[in-house]
Amino acid sequence: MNHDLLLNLRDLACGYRDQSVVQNLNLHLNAGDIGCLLGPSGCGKTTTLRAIAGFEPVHTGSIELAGEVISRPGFTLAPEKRRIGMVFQDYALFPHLTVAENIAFGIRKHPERERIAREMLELVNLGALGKRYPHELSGGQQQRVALARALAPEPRLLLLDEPFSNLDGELRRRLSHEVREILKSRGTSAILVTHDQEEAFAVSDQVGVFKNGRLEQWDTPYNLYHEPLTPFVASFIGQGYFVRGQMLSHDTVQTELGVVSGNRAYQWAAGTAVDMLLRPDDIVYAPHSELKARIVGKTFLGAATLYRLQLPTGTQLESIFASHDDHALGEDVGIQVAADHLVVFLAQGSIAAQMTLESGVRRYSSAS
Ligand SMILES: Nc1ncnc2c1ncn2[C@@H]1O[C@H](COP(=O)(O)OP(=O)(O)OP(=O)(O)O)[C@@H](O)[C@H]1O
Repeated sequence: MNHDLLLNLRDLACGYRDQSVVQNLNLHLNAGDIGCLLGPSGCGKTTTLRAIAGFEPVHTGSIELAGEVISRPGFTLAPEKRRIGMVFQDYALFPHLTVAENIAFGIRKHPERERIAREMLELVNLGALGKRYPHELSGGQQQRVALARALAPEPRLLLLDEPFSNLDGELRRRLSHEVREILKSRGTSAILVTHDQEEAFAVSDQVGVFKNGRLEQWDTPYNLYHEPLTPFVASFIGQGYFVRGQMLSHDTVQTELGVVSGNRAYQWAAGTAVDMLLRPDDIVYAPHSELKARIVGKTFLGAATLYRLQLPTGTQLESIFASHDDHALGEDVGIQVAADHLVVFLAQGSIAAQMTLESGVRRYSSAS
């Protein structure tokens, strides 16, 4: 595996005319890795991608590709000189060219363009369809052609802007896995833009969660889920509920579920009001536990069942039980907390939380 730094965004601000949509953006991608920009609509994902591609100038900071500055204020290396490939949501194939001609378009001066186009067709499993026109293909097939066309010139970096969003359910899932395998098999580095968390996790090694033009966290899918750095990341990624508690010591919290300890230390004093994050897999069925919750919702998932639980105080949580631990709505069941990642934030609305927000102080110190 290649761990060389490929893409480096430093203190980047970019946007349209004088208005910076994205600010203070720092992230880096190693060669061979797939990164993802994830966030709600309008948060600046596409704007960032366009700046990396060279379609928009940067206001402050810089973009480096393989050690070379390709954008800084007053200088934007032309998109065609960056050796960056692009795949768009609407495929953007040339309708009057066949599939093979579309794929060869970016390498039309290459002496071996026909051989490369054939290889690319095989790579995306469309070996037999080279002579067809785009309108004779399904949406999934068109997107594979777009991928093959983008890969043919061997770009240093591939940018994919919501590439699966015109496709539905199962096909979308299948193609996203396939694209990851294709990119990994060629060692192609890529940045994907999506607002779909499942897709981000299926395709990417590193995911950046954006909120209002700012990157809240750039991390592995595992860490985003289990170790979110901000309440926004905690609630944007996966399912989860917050339970109010009080710090007892740096790594222990008193909650209505009892005392919960984790493998992280927080800097706040004992007595500080906090919100503790609990994912459905943090609460487990424990028939002999004294801690009881009432089942108020139930979704059968096949191998497991997702239960919505209500504690005696009215607080609600979710929990995943193995499917054969079957319980009826209204039943009281024993549960226990099985979280080793203690994720807490200053309680929303508390004075301490307000002060932290205003000063932009990092919310915890990591002990593990
Ligand atoms: N050409 C433009 N001129 C001015 N403002 C723009 C332009 N394109 C986008 N914006 C604004 O920039 C902000 C960020 O847009 P951007 O397209 O980067 O968001 P996004 O996160 O990709 O959203 P989506 O998921 O909806 O595509 C939005 O407020 C948008 O209105």
